[in-house]
Amino acid sequence: MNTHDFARPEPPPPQPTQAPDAARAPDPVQAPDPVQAPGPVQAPDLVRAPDSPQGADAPRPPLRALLAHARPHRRVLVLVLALTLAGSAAGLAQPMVVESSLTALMTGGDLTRELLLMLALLAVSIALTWTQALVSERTAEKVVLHVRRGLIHRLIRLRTAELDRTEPGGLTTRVTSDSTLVQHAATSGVIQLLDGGIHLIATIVLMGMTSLPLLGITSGVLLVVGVAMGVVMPRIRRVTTRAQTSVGEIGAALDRALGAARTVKANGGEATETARAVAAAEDAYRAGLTGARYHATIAVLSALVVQASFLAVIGFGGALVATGALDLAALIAFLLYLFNLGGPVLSLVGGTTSLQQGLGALTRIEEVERMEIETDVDETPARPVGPPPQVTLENVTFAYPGRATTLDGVGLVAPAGGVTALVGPSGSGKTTVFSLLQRFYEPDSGRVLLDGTDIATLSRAEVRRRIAYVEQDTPMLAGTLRENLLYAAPDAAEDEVARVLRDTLLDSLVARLPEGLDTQVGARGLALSGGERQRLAIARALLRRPQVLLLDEATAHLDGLSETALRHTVERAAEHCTVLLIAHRLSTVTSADHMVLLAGGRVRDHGRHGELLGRDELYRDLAATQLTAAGA
Ligand SMILES: Nc1ncnc2c1ncn2[C@@H]1O[C@H](COP(=O)(O)OP(=O)(O)OP(=O)(O)O)[C@@H](O)[C@H]1O
Repeated sequence: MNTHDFARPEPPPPQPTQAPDAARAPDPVQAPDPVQAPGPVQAPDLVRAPDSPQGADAPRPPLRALLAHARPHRRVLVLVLALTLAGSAAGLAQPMVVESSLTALMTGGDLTRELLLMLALLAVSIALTWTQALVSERTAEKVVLHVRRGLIHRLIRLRTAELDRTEPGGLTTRVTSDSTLVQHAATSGVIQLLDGGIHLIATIVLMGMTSLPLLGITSGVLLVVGVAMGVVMPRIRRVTTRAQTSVGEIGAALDRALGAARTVKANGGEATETARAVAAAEDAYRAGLTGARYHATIAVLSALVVQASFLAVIGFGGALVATGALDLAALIAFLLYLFNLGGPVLSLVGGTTSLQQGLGALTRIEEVERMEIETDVDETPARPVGPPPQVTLENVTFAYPGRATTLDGVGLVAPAGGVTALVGPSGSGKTTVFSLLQRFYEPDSGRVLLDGTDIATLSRAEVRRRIAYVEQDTPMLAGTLRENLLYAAPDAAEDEVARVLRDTLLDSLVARLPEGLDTQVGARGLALSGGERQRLAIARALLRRPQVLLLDEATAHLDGLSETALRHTVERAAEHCTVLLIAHRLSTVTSADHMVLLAGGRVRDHGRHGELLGRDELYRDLAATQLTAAGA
């Protein structure tokens, strides 16, 4: 069974109907409010690509893109930086106090003031560090929430063509794990870099003020660490991107195996599927190991050079003290500065590492930003009024991206309020006609009209409000039967629901269930048969009271009796709406008002069943196999 997590979005606030793509401006960009309640979201950095093929943005430099994620939080980040620097300053002041304490000790002075000052500095340093950590973590959580909201918003609105060419597993890891890496880079990474940089400069200045010759010795430390970072950091970024891509591949492999679990089991495909997912996991492991090697190298190098310079300063400084060129208090203060140097160096290393990882993850997130989305689906159009429209395809040509022409100059008319059947061999383009009617894709040329209105001039929300669609394979959303039924018509009255349940022959099923419509269906609930799912989908579509009803092989799973009953339901529906239906079994459509025979992406013939039977050889062949097979 094909199920998806049920999560009905909060109905978004009504928005003005938008003009068609060509004339439509990109989505308004809202000021981010990372703590606002969940709802329709327009993330500033993630709603950039306008809804037009030409509008897809060129990639932004990753650092700029990363800073764009930090920008909405700049005030808090400045506060965090100020707290961090104040904490660092309190730390840096300690050697000065030590120096003056030692001087006082050697000259027999009173130490009370120095001791109190040291205690105060320690307390201030602890308080500042604690506050800084808390505020910075909170900001980090806001950044990740903001990135995730933006990504979720986009992923759910991706155009069908984008979904066709992307693995869902690879998309979801961008929301789950890539966003966390960006979070660290945009907050703690940036703070660590700034703090480390400023702290380092301040320490160097203070060291220089204490002893220039000793500073000369120490500068070797900085040079070695700087060169090592310059070499290793770009590699860390590359392995992070590789690791994250592999994590996406694990998701994609599991999606594939679990999405078709029965096929896998029935065909003994467990070993193959396990090998696919494990291969991706092993690749992530290898990338992780390479990254760990780089991290370890940097950490060891930093520690080593700090220690080496410590020894050099003690040796050289001791000689200076022995010759009287430097007093002991200054040497001890210098050593404390040197000891302190480890902090900023580690901050710089940590900040740069997290920045590189964030940039790697951001490259993947930015790919989603460049994908095209449907920007006109968030309005809630009013229930369509008026008589059912005539549906017309005017010389429509269409090819799926990168594929040969699927529909070639198709022209057809589905009379208002009637039942029009699309028939033809498999692959002739019937479902594609429905996809164009739903605006899942746009025709390459030609027009699709509802009465005289080109649907390209209506928003997708409007088109889909007027045209209901029962898919060939009708997935269920994990949730209750009621949620599935009322998915698109939450306000439907109880008597209307009861009537539709009767019409679609679901009433006896619901009556048998102890919890009735509140029975859970889907992954953790009741499993419905193929026929029941189709009837549920038809009931859902009818409750929407559409002007046009598209049924794609909606009766394929039904037994003879249910099929006859449902045929009557469709005929009754046709009193209120124009029905287009695709059926492989001609027995379900021989009574249709109008039939269109598609072959090889072209309209081969059209007319009533009897007319086509009389004059079209292909139709006769279809009838010979399908009517006989159906026992008609
Ligand atoms: N998303 C897609 N991307 C690329 N090609 C597609 C896609 N969907 C369908 N096609 C191709 O377009 C052609 C027409 O497919 P379509 O599903 O419209 O045919 P159909 O007449 O509905 O077939 P059937 O009766 O078997 O359902 C087929 O060759 C199919 O492989």
